[in-house]
This record gives sequence, C-alpha cells and structure tokens, in this order.
Amino acid sequence: MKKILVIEDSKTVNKILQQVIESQLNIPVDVAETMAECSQFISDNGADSYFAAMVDLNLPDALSGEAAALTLSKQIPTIVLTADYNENMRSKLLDMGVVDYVIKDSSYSFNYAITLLKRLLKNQYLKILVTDDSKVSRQYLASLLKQHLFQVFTAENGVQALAILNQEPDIKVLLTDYNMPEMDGFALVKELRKNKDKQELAIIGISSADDASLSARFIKHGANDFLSKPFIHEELYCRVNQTLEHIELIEEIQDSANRDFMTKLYNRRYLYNQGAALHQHALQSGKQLAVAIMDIDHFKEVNDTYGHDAGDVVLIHFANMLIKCFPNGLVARLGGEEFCLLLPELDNQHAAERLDKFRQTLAAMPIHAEDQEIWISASFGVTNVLEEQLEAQINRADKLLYEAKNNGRNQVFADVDGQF
Ligand SMILES: Nc1nc2c(ncn2[C@@H]2O[C@H](COP(=O)(O)OP(=O)(O)OP(=O)(O)O)[C@@H](O)[C@H]2O)c(=O)[nH]1
Repeated sequence: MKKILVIEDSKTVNKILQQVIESQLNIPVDVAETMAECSQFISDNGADSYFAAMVDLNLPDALSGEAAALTLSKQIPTIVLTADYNENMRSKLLDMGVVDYVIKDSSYSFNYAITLLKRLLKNQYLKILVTDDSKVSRQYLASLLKQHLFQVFTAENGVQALAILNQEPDIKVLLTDYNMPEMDGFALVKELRKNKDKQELAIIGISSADDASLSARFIKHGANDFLSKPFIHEELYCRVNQTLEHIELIEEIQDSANRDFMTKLYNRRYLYNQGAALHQHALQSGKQLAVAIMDIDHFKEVNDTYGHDAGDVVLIHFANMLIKCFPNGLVARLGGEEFCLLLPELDNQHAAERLDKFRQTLAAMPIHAEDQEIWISASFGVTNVLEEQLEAQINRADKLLYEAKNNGRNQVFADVDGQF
C-alpha cells in the first residue's frame, strides 16, 4: 500500500497529521523533520511508494520551499503546508504544480488537508473528458486535472467527445468549450442529456467568449456548472470538486435510502426495483434466475434468551455471511429475520447446493455476542421458475421456505421438480 510522506519540523503538527491520516484514511505515514530526511526516505523507499506528500514550506535545512520542489520533481503529488500566506507565494506555489496549499492557522486547516487527501484518493478512479478545439487550452486543462490525479481524456469537438463517451461510459465529468467546429458545446450538452442525467455525467461549460449570457445558456441546456476563461487554477479545482462532492452526496443519500440501516444490506424497496430489472433480463434472454428466501430459525428465542442487542448482532452476522458467500448475488433484508437472495444465471440445483453449504457453515459455528456463544440455524426456499413477475417468484420461494420450516427447519427446499 502506498504511503503518505509528511515533511514538517513541528513535532506537534506532524504528530497530529500522522494520527489523523492513519486513523481517518487508514494509510501509513512516514514523517521527515528535515529535507535531508525526506531525501533519505525517497531514496530508501522509492518515490513510487508515496501516494502524496504534505510538505512544510520552511524547514531548518530548506527555507524556501526546496522540499516541495524535491517531491514535485519526483512526481509525488504535493500539498504544501505554510504558516503564512501572500498572493505572490500563492501563485508561485500553484505554478510549481502543487496540488494545493494549506495555511496552518487553525485546527480546521488539518480537516482541510485531510479532505484534500480524500479527494485525491477518489480522483485516481475518476475519469474526466476535456473537450476544446484549442490544443493549448486542452493540454493546459488536462495537465491541471492530472495534477489532481484524475484520469483525463481529451477531444477536439463535440463529435469526438460523443465517440469517447461511447467508449468510456464511466466518464464522470465533461469539461466542454462552447465554440467548436462540427458540434459546439450547446449541441453536445443537448445530445448528451437525452440519456445521461446530471448525476451520471456532470458537465461544466467553459468559454472565453465575452457573452455574459453563455453561462446561463449552458446551464439551461443541461450543464451542471460553468467556468469563464481566463480562470485561475483554484477556480477550476473548486468547480470540479464542488460538482463531484454534490454528486457524491446525492449518491450517498440514494444509497442510504436503498439500504437497511442495521445490516447495511439492500432493503425491500431496492430489491423489488433492481430485482425487477434482473428478472426482466432473465425473461428476455432466456437465462436462469434463482430466487431464495431465508429465515433464521426460532429467532424469537434468540431475542428472549440473549436479549434484543444480541439478536441484532446475530442479524448483522447473518447479513455479513450472506454478502461474503454470495458476492455476485443481490442480497436484501426483507424485514425482521427474513432475507432474500437473487442469483442470476444459476440453475436451481447449483443454487440449492450453494445455499445448503451456507446453511451448514452457519449452523457449524457459534456467533459471539454479549459475551455469549449463540448457535443458530436457518431455513431456505429457492426457485428458478421464472414467473411473469418477480413478486410471484418471490412468493413461490416463500412457500418453499414455509415447507422447509414445517419439515423441521435448518434445511433448503428447492423446486427442481421437487428433487433436491
Ligand atoms: N433483535 C432483533 N429482533 C428482531 C428484529 N426484527 C424482528 N425481530 C424479532 O424477530 C422475531 C421473529 O419471530 P417469529 O416471527 O416468531 O419467528 P421465529 O421465532 O424466528 O420462528 P420461526 O421463523 O418459525 O423459526 C420476533 O421476536 C421479532 O421481535 C430486529 O431488527 N432485531
């Protein structure tokens, strides 16, 4: 795992940074108090072993930012820590290619530094497309975005941009100029908004034209935001980061609305929405879809014997085991101690065998809760008879579960011609 290199002569500051980075980001930290130590770390471990560096601008043996110049020369993304701020220093640092600078004037500064690192960690997996007919602007934008570790693609006009977006459908942000040959920025946004909403693809319009109405027109065509040329580095980063944070926040809200708060499994609503798509796909493609319903046996007794909190631990344990054993399945908590599992492209014989293995593993080891050992078992019903609607198939699996319960519990009932 790559590390963070902190170069800071104040023991208090480097201790705080190390502790916060390791606890919040779970990333190991090397601390150097001088430029000489920093050099040593890099030559001992290799620049490649560092994900980023946080560098104090004034060190005892490097009074004017030489340590930051060193880490930048080794291609280590660098965040500068400084005690004071002036305009001259700001533009000098940004021209050097630092990711950003943090002014050490309050405890909030450390939060800001950690937020920056979190952003960089996410950016390395995010794809951005820059569309501009001017080669200079395109390359300039691309190089600024690469400093923040984005995966950057470039296009010369709207037509090329559409082709790239077709090949790379997970591009998350498009930065587009307005005036371009073949297809301008408005036409591009209009075309894209036919099937990609603001969540799926964020669009930031850019133009140097002196028309003040461009920003509003870009947004009315469906852009998320707008940037006027010329802009300073920080404005670009702020706009891109703010747009991404907005999208990520909505994704978080959507995700929590789709999940059961306690087990973190998907909830009934998500299962019916997402499962319906899997079910339709199976119907149309003639592929298999196994649907299982499962229920912990005598769960009321677990609550009555060990308490409700221990019951919660059992439910979480059961959910985690399901996720671990069926990583490719859609797992949901239907409510109480009842769960549902959808296994695409699996015939019922195999689905039943895998569930039976899960059943045996579950029954073979105790769960530790409230200083006690709790032994549980569960019953299962599973069917791959594709009914017209998913709900009907779930009901069918539920009936098989009912039979498993009536037959003595701790067993799997499948409907492969009743042969399992
Ligand atoms: N701890 C805990 N208990 C819950 C939760 N949701 C439901 N329950 C309990 O789950 C128990 C379900 O009991 P029953 O429906 O009688 O079923 P059972 O005891 O598992 O019996 P069988 O299903 O017939 O084997 C009830 O006691 C509920 O209070 C929860 O979120 N946490």
